[in-house]
Amino acid sequence: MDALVGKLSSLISQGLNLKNECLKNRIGGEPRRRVQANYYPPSPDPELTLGLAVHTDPNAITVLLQSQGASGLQVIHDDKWLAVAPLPNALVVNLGDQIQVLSNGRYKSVHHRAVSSKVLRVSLAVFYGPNKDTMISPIEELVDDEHPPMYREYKMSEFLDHFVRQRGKRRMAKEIFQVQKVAE
Ligand SMILES: O=C(O)CCC(=O)C(=O)O
Ligand SMILES: [Fe+2]
Repeated sequence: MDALVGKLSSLISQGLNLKNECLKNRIGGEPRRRVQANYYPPSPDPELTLGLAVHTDPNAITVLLQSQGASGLQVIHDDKWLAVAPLPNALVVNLGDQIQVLSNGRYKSVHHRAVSSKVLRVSLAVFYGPNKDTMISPIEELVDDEHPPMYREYKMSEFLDHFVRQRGKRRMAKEIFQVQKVAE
C-alpha cells in the first residue's frame, strides 16, 4: 500500500509541476494510515436507504476496494450523483481534504456518498494522510499574487478535532481553515 500511495503522490506532485517527492514530504515521514471496513446490508428499497452521507475524506489519499456485484459509491459530477460501479481487480482512488489544502485548491477533494443496494455490499477503505503533529498549509510554489493562499496553516490534530466534532452533520472541516477573501 505504501508503494502504491508513494507512486500516486509522486504523480499528483508531477501534475502540479512540483518535485516528485514534494507531496510525500509534506504529508510527512510517518503518515497516518487508517483502514475502515464498511458494511451495507441489503435494502429492499435502496432509493430510501442512504449508506454513508455526503462527505469529503479528511485525509490526503484514499484507496478503496469495493465488493463486486453491487454498486453503491457515488460522486458529484456536474451537480449530479454519478455511480462509481466496482470493476474487477480495480481500486478507486479518492483525493481528500489535505490534497485540496496542500495544492491550494488546484485539486478538489471529491464529494461522495454511499447508497445501499438490493444486495449486500462491502467496501474497504485505506485512508492515508499526515499524522496529527504535521503542520499543513498550501505548498509555497503554488502560492503567488494570482493564487493567494486559500487556507491558513494548521496542525493536523486541529483539523481532525473539527472533523470529529462535525459528526452527524456535513463533515467538511477544511472550510474552517479557509482564508476569507477581503472585498477591495
Ligand atoms: O463504501 C464506499 O464506497 C465509500 C466509503 C467511504 O467513502 C468512506 O469510508 O469514507
Ligand atoms: Fe469517504
